[in-house]
Amino acid sequence: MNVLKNKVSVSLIQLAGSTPDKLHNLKHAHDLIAKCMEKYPKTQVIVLPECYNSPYAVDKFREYSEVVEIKESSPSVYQMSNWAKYFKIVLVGGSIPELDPKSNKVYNTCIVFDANGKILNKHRKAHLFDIDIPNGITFQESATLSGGTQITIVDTELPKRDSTVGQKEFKFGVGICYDMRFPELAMISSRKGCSCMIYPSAFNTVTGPLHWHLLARSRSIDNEIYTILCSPARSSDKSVYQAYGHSLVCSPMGEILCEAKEGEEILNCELDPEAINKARVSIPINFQRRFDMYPDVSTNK
Ligand SMILES: O=C(O)CCC(=O)C(=O)O
Repeated sequence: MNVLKNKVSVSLIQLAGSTPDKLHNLKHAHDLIAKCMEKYPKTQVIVLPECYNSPYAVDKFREYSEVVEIKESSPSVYQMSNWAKYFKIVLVGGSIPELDPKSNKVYNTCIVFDANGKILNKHRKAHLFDIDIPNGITFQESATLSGGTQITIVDTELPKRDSTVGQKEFKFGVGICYDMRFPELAMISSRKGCSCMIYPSAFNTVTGPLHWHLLARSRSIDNEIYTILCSPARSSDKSVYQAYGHSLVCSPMGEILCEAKEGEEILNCELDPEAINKARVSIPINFQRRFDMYPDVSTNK
């Protein structure tokens, strides 16, 4: 089922790597959103990178964490809500460390706002980035983070821009970075009518060159949907986490439609329902599945 009926103008902001100063990171994100809206005023959806308000380091997540509520005591959440309202955009707010006040657990969470600044949904990174590649990279998010337990689908109205750019519904799935390695999230979301998967991410310079493009293209062609990956820019400070960069949008046929380099950059791309229809008519995998041979993961619970 393709619920995309209109073209959607999406911008990705490949922000410079976050500094230890949270308020500086927020101001920088705001300034780049303002720049993006000046350059691409038809933008309806803006995507930010993973952990854009805090250093990407396991021993920092709790210190930078916020409760998800639109209050000044949660400055990132409060400001994101204001940006969405002020610029009249659907904001896929990258991710920030979230503190759950009931359990005292910390999550890596993407909050999505509508164009009135209201929280539509939030995704807690479900698959934590625990890897150990000898002479490559070791990272253990689970040392300080807990994994989410929900598949996240956002179904929202888009802000109106003009008569040619869509103003109707946009249904998409959200994952965070390592989540993209698990095809089930995208498969389930697309079978539930999502036309796009959006992954705020921060791959590294070891697995990025090997897997980043392949994973985006795989999620797209598995499901004949758009896939969006938004990364921080590479840092010139070698002592901090080196993000891969290369934010991109991949088409339902698996073509990379636009891609950033390594530095700070703003991308804009139009998602077109016709591209989904064409892919699905040309290669009708959605009608050729063999649920007599294997289960349909989208109906499992
Ligand atoms: O899967 C990878 O190779 C990188 C994942 C990652 O950097 C993350 O989940 O933050």
